[in-house]
Amino acid sequence: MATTQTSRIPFLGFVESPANKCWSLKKIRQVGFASFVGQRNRTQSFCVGRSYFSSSPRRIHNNGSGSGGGGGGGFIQKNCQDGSSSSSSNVEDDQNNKGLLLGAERDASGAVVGFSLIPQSGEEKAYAKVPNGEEDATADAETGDNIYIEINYTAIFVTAEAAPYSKTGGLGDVCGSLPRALAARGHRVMVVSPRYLNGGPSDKRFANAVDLHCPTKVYCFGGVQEVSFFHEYSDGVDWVFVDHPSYHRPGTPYGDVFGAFGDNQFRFTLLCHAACEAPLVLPLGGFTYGEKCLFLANDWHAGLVPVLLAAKYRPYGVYKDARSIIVIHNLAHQGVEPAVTYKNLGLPSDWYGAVEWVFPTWARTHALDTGEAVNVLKGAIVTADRIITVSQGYSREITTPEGGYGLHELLSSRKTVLNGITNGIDGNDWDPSSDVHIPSHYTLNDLSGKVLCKIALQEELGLPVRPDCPLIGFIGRLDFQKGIDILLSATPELMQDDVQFVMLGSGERQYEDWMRHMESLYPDNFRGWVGFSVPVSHRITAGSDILVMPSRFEPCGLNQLYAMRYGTVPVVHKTGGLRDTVENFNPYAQEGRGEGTGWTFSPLSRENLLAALRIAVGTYRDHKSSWEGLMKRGMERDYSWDNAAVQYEQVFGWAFVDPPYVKSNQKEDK
Ligand SMILES: Nc1ncnc2c1ncn2[C@@H]1O[C@H](COP(=O)(O)OP(=O)(O)O[C@H]2O[C@H](CO)[C@@H](O)[C@H](O)[C@H]2O)[C@@H](O)[C@H]1O
Repeated sequence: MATTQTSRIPFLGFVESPANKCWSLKKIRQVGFASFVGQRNRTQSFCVGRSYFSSSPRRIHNNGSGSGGGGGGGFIQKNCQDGSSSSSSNVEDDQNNKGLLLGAERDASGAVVGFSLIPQSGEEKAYAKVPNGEEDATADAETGDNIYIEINYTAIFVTAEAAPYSKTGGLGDVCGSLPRALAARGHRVMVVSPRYLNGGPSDKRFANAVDLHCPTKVYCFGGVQEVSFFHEYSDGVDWVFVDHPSYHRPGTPYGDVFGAFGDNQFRFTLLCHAACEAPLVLPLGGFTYGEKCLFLANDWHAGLVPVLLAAKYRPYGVYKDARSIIVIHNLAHQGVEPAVTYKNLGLPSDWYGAVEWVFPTWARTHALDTGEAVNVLKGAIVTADRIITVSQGYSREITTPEGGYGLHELLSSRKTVLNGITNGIDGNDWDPSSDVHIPSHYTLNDLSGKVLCKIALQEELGLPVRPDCPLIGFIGRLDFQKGIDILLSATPELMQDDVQFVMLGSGERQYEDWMRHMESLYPDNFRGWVGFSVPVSHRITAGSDILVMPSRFEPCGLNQLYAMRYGTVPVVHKTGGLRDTVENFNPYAQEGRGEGTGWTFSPLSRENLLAALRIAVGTYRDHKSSWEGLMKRGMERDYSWDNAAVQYEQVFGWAFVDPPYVKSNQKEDK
């Protein structure tokens, strides 16, 4: 709903009075960052990307819903001369603009120090003053209500995958959902990722993305490379797809049946260069995102972005006010290539040190191996303004030799800018009361549909239909990280019990073959679904009683969150995000009513996994009310993205408080 138009005026803040849920405008005086630092504790966020201290009016337009606003926001749309927007727009309502005038505010010397919106008639009460930098500004002088200052960011996600356009795992989920959650909170958000075409049905996911006819040249790999950009605006987000022939081939985003693509360094270097250009050259909604933005580089594929900002743009005055955050979803993959490939990255020659990496002697492959390499993720950790990992537990683990994959010392040295924020889950996609992929729906108050999902799953997979038999599920990549070797060693013994075990996964060939072998050995108890299928993953999540996750390490883990939402009880190795999100069952707590949402075990071993699963199975069989309590407590947990988005906003604010990364010799030069 369009309600209020504002002009493009810096230093305006929009303030919500939560008590009466009535939006009102309050004046924020012109201040430097320092004043806002003082407000950190009492504001939802306090920094902006696109125009410092200009507040996007989108929140106001939508009366808090944040659902509108095409790439560029309402006021941008209105000022667009060429009307070239492909975004939906907030149509301005002139009627609602009449009440506001702009008033300059001057200090004793007469210098303008701020602006305020002045009501034209009789509404002074709605525009109470917010004195800057004073702690008591949290309370409205008139009503005593708390004041929240809404300041919006211009955020650019750079990622190798974003659901629903591309997804091979959790990275796709997060980069599909978090941008939407931030856009819904009023931020201007762009996601830049490749336009993968593999000749299969998944190509149609890009069908609505239109060519922006903005061919752009970037320099890397010894020459000029040309990319083009496709764009779709949906759910408040500008989805920008980088197009290049190297993204058009059969397979997944990273490889095919023969393994990882040999030119991945090229493909993702290109992505990073293109992503750095996108905010400068793409007129989304009529206006570019501009230089004062915040880049969120996800994992190593996007890790060159902070390095490029620091090495290629900032020294020349571009992106001087931008900030970057490296979001680590998985430290095990760092984009390491031989040192001679440095020249491919399109970085100035004197920046080698940023990505320089020397393997320890024990990790070298032969006597003449000097261990020299380039490490893109390391470069990102060095040059990014902030670092986020996807859970607090993991943010601690990566600073230890056990969890740091060789980067623990570097990460420890950057602890002051390192934060862990637990992922959320998409409550629309993953909701047992409305999930389009499952045969019956159910809720916290009526669980009857869950057993129907279980029966349907047993039928679908050709297992004996036995609603009373405990059904254990596993969903995930079949690799070392997921503890698949431990699962493999425990399965024959688990099959001696009266349980059913269903696995969905793809990955290493040996594990896929093993799943087929297990199926032939235990036809009544085991089913392995080799491949990647989102609908099947939903049906296993809904139809299982227990979800097992013996991950060796798990930065956050999404499947345990989905499982809890679906009343499926997780049994997990106590590590990283699994430790943070699954609360161990205690039947004696709460005067015998119990507490906890699943079982955690540690250390990771076949014996401990089996013991935890047996306790879970025993509880399922013999303690029905305890089981129902476990299911319900899991379903009640709030892992919505909105929670996580608020924490991201906080870190965005901190990113802008500090000056951006500048290489030390440049500091000295000045
Ligand atoms: N065969 C299959 N068919 C269908 N769907 C499948 C599938 N295999 C996996 N999935 C889906 O892919 C996602 C996997 O997410 P995870 O968070 O568990 O792991 P992943 O290791 O990919 O992500 C990394 O990034 C995420 C996001 O930050 C972190 O949570 C995680 O710890 C980190 O390892 C889930 O949505 C799951 O349902």
